[in-house]
Amino acid sequence: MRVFNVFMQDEKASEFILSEFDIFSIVGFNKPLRVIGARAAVKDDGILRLRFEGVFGNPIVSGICLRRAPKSSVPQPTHEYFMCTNCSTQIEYPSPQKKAIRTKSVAKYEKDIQELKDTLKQKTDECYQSWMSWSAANEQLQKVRMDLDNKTFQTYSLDQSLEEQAMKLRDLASKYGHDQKSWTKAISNIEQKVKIMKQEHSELSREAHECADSIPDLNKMVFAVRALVEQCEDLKVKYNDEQIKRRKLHNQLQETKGNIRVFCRCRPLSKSEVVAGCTSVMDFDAAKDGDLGIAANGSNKKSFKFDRVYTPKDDQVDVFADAAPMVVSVLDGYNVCIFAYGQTGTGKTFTMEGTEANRGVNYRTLEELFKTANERTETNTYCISVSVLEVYNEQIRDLLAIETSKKLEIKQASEGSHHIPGIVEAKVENIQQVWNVLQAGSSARAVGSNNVNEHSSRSHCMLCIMVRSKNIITGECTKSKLWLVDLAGSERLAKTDVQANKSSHIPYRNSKLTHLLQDSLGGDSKTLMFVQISPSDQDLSETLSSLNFATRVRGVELSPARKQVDTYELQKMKTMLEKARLECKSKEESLKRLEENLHNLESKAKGKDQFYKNQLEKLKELEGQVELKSSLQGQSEKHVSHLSEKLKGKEESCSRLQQKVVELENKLKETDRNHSTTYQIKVNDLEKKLREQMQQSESTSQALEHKVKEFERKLTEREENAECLSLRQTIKELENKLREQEQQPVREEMTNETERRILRSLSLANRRGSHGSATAKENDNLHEVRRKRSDPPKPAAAGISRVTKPSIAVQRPVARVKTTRGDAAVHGIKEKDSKKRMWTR
Ligand SMILES: Nc1ncnc2c1ncn2[C@@H]1O[C@H](COP(=O)(O)OP(=O)(O)OP(=O)(O)O)[C@@H](O)[C@H]1O
Repeated sequence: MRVFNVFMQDEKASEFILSEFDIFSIVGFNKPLRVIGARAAVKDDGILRLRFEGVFGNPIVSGICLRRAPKSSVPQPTHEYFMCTNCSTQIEYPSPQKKAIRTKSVAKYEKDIQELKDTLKQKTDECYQSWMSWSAANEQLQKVRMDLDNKTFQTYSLDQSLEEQAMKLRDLASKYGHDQKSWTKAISNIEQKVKIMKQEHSELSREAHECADSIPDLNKMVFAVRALVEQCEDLKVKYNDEQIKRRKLHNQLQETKGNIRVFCRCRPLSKSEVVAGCTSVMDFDAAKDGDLGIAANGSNKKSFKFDRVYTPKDDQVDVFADAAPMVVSVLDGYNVCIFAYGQTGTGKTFTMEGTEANRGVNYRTLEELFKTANERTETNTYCISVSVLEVYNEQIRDLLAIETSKKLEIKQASEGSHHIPGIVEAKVENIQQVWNVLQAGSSARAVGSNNVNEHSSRSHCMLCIMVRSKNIITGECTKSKLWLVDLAGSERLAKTDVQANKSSHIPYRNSKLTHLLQDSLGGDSKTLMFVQISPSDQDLSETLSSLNFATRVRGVELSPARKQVDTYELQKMKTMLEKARLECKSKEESLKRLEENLHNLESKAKGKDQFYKNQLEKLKELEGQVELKSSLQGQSEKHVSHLSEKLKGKEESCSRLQQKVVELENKLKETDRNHSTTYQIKVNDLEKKLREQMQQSESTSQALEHKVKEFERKLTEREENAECLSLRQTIKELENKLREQEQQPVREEMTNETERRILRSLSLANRRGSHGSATAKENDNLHEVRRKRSDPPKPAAAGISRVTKPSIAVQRPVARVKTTRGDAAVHGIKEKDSKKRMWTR
């Protein structure tokens, strides 16, 4: 219940008439309702109470308008009145005659009104029916539209899937194209490789055939090689024999040259001698022939004959070149002794040991031994060991021993050879070891002497090289010695001899030196003496002494008789020897050539064999590769054919799919076209029907309106009668009575129904008659209703346009289309509800 305060200044409430008020069915909807029956009463407490009838729902009263009641110019009734006890209103009490007339006319009016109402109700129902049918048609249309949208959506999704399929198909096609290309490329590569391999195979086959053809040649070669090997073996035997012969000849040659040979070597003038103004007394004009001249005191020139004379210009290489053949004899099993004799400072140590830059006889001898031994490795094996010792004052010192103070003695063996028990024999296998041993001996010699020069001058330094040889072919074994001796200074020897003579004389045959060299001096042994001399005039006497001694030594060994006897024979022998040497040399050369040939042939045969083997292996490998490649090619060809078949199948399915898609599209277009045309026709029909119905209803409502206007006009005419005024008075009274009777049971209300109707009619008539504005408003409302009837809602306008253009709908996103459609539908339903309500009202 809503309460409104109504203030009326200086006016009585009873003088005001409730003319109109607005009631709204739903708050905010702003659509006023027409209230047909309403009763208002102001009680003693001043509250205006309204009662509504014929209103549905929960109406809300938003405002009340009160108007002053128009003052009536109607003459006061002369009838009888009675005063209302409640509201002090005078109510006419009509006469029974009048009353009957009034009742009759009211009944007539009521009847007319009822008829009109019925007609209106009928029309309303018709309108409602038509509205309902329109709604059903609209619903159907909506449904059709939904179907269409669904179809469109399906088409769209079909389009999408079709596009996807087409894309997949395109991808597949491109992939297959790419694969096909790569496979084609790979196949062409393989074909190329196979081609090359086939070429190689044919080449190899050809080579193999050539090899196979050359096998007889190879066999021939093998036979030839075998023959050569046999020949070589034969030659080896011959070579061995020749070696023996050569050794014998060499020995004979050495012997013819003399087993003791004396080489004279003169050192250059030293700086000190040059400074001192010493002059050379040597004459080397015939030095090449072994003749040496000495100009003594510028008068008598003395001459000496030696096997070789070396001038100061001759170097170590020249000196050793003549000694080398004798050295080689050691390897043939002969004992050899090389020693240097001469005055102190004449170069004995220089000749034997030499310096690091100018290696002497010792080092070069061992170098030559190793060189020759290495040359003979095929026929002989050699074991070389070295001992270094010193003899000083008849005492033997082992220069390689750690304990140098140990006293060593010479012992004679059973076969007559002499040896020193306990002496160190260092085994040497290469020249570096030899050098190390020589250095060790040299440094040991210097140790333990206060004056090195003095000590070296007085002592004999002896290097003993022991050679054990074995002939591999004959099995012959030999053991030989080579002594390399650097004797003490000759003047010291003399002095020592003098001193020794003075004290205790040791005869030559009993001296340690003689004992040690006994094996190598005389017999089959070969001896080489270097007589070292000084060119200085100051050393002339010592030089002459040394030369005389050397001449004696040379003379002792080469007795003139033998020499003489041997002169013719010697010449003969020399010629023979030269011949033999030449033969030997040529044989050696041919042997070497043969050996080289054999070696070459062997290596060639080996190489050929290896090559043939390699070729065969390569051929096998290539054949395997060719087989593998051909199987691979077959596989790849199969794969390619399989892939091409697959591709063909895919292409066919793709074309089928594309055809299907085209068919579907056509069908869809056809269906769309049919649907749209049928829907359009339906919609047009419906619209046409609706328009007809609307026109009908409009015409009916116009007729009704016309009738209503007629009635209104009649009512207005009637209201203007005086009866109406009296009736109004009566209504007031009746209202009062009604108010009183409201408290009573319903049964009473039913009895007063006629009265109430009259009151209502009167009230309406009152309003129409007295207030033109109210009638105008009612007319407005009617006009509004008519306008609405003539302009029915067209919610499907957008939808219809979309139906006619399905392609546009397809272009739009589906969700959006749906939403728009949903909004339209909701709006349509709401509008439809409101219409329904409106029509219901
Ligand atoms: N043929 C030569 N050419 C150049 N210099 C030489 C020659 N012979 C000897 N000499 C030099 O003469 C000097 C003396 O030589 P070396 O010591 O060998 O004499 P030596 O006879 O061994 O003396 P000693 O009996 O005292 O040992 C050395 O400096 C050496 O270099």
